[in-house]
Amino acid sequence: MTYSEDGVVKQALVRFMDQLAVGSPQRNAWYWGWNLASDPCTSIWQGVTCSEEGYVEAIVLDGSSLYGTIDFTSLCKAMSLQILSLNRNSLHGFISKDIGACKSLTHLYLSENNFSGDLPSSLGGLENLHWLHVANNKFTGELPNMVHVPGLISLLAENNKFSGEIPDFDFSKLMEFNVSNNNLEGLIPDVKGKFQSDSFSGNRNLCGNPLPMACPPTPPKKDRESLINSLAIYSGYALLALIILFFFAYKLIRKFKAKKEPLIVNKEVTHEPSGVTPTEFSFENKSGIEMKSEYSMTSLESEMNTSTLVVLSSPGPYALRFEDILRAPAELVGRGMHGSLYKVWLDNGVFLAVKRIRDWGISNQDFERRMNKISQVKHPYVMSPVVYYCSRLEKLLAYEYMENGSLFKMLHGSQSGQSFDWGSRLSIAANIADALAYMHEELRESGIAHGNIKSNNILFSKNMDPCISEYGLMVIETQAQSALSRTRSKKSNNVTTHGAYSTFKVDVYAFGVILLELLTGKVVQENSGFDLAQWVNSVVREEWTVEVFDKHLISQGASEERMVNMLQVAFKCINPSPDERPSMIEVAAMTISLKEEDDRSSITF
Ligand SMILES: Nc1ncnc2c1ncn2[C@@H]1O[C@H](COP(=O)(O)OP(=O)(O)OP(=O)(O)O)[C@@H](O)[C@H]1O
Repeated sequence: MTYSEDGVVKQALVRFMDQLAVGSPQRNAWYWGWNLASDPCTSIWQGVTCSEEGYVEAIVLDGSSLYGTIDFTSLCKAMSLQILSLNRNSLHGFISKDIGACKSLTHLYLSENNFSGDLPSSLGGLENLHWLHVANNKFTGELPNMVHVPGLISLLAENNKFSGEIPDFDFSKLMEFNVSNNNLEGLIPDVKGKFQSDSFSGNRNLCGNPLPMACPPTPPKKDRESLINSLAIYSGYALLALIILFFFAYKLIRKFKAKKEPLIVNKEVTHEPSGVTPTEFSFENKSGIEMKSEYSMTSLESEMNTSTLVVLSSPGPYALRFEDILRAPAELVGRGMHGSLYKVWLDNGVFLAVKRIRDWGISNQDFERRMNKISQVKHPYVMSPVVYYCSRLEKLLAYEYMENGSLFKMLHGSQSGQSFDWGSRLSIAANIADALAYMHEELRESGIAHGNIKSNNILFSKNMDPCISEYGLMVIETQAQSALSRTRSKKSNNVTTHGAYSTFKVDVYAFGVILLELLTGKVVQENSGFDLAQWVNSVVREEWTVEVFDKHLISQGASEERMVNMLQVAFKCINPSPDERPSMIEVAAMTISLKEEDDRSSITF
């Protein structure tokens, strides 16, 4: 990652953190790792998350015993900041109008603090804001007018001292709304039947639906007043008629003037299949590069309901609820061939990886059957789904989010496998082979193989143990297509034999390709036409040379003999004929024995 925030932003952020920490037990930014000598994205600035491009995207310091104030002038210098979460602290002071400069903000969480004063009207100019949580503070004045914030889906402002009438929010979009226990008054606007009385209770002078208290009838107007009003109304009509007349005249003149003008389309609106509200925003960063982010799974909830979300196990010591996923901020991590992957951030700090699968031609019953079966088979190196959801239109699956990235990144990322020695590669191969063999045996009867084994689907846990992700996410037809697109080998007849048997053999082939990646350090490029298996085959056939091996392994002095032994296992796996390939149990036995041999030899020397 290259860091691209400049020194001015860094200084501003340190200033912001100093203000936040004033009066706190941990008094200054330095304590939190925020200092000018380090970097917010590559060093550990507590609570800071950056985009891949190196811009500060989120600051999350919930429940951190902070007693100071928020310096929005400094904070908003970080132009890419999308999430500010400071819930459950003891922060005080006003929210300055300078917050209006934090244009990228999508989440503003300030609940359970001691903030006071009015919310500035500049909040209403934060066009990207989705979540505004200011509950349990001492805010006064009117609620902000958010008519120009089209994506607002959650406003929590309960337990404050807000007064005046409730402004006209777009209740058709809001999914969470609570202004209870304030000093609000007047008629509750039409909430489209979406919110109950508990969202409004505790305001003595509020009336109308959904509260049981009806509003008093409007008193009859005095004659004079009504005359003035009628005059105003009629002159209004006259003015309107004039405007319409001018408008048509203008249109007519333009029509004659401009004979033919090209149609310029500058905004493309796409419609996702499942009533997806377009929560995807793109914006330009300082260098003019378009950045995309999708925060929240709101696109899915219109169809979701508690009964269709199945929680298989909870990530952490608490019970996962549907609402947790629904409300959680989410970021689009990538779009694979078979769907999109979102990083979803739960309230308790747990991150989930939620996979949204497109075009999976299996019935809901089959999907549920598969997921339940897979989740019953546990192996320490295979990731179990924690939750799944399926409807007619889409299927979702959540796993624990693995911060340490994938084997693909490890081998081909910025470090390019430099620090990835032979011992670690062999150990990964042995562990993955063992895990895959175990899963094959346990799920053989159900006919569920992995179907899409590749280095992107081998992820590293906190302890850097390799874990297989997305087990069983593809059914036979798609598995066959995947193998075809991956190998592009015309000789490989993986896909001609259908049925569970060939599916398991597709995994063996794919595991062989992973062995080749570990040995060569070369990328398997799905769309480039480069076939790693074919390339290795041809080099070895012609010269039987060390040319195929990763130069990092050679320079680290890895034994050529052992690398060749592993290459032979790989060749067995990628045999063009599925029948000739060993079973995963056999592959695991071979790989583990190579590993044990290697361990023994390193003890001897
Ligand atoms: N649980 C997870 N934790 C962290 N990163 C993950 C997790 N699951 C997948 N990823 C990473 O997210 C990225 C996108 O994953 P995704 O599964 O959508 O695409 P893919 O594996 O490239 O393609 P496919 O659609 O064929 O599975 C990949 O780089 C993958 O390594």
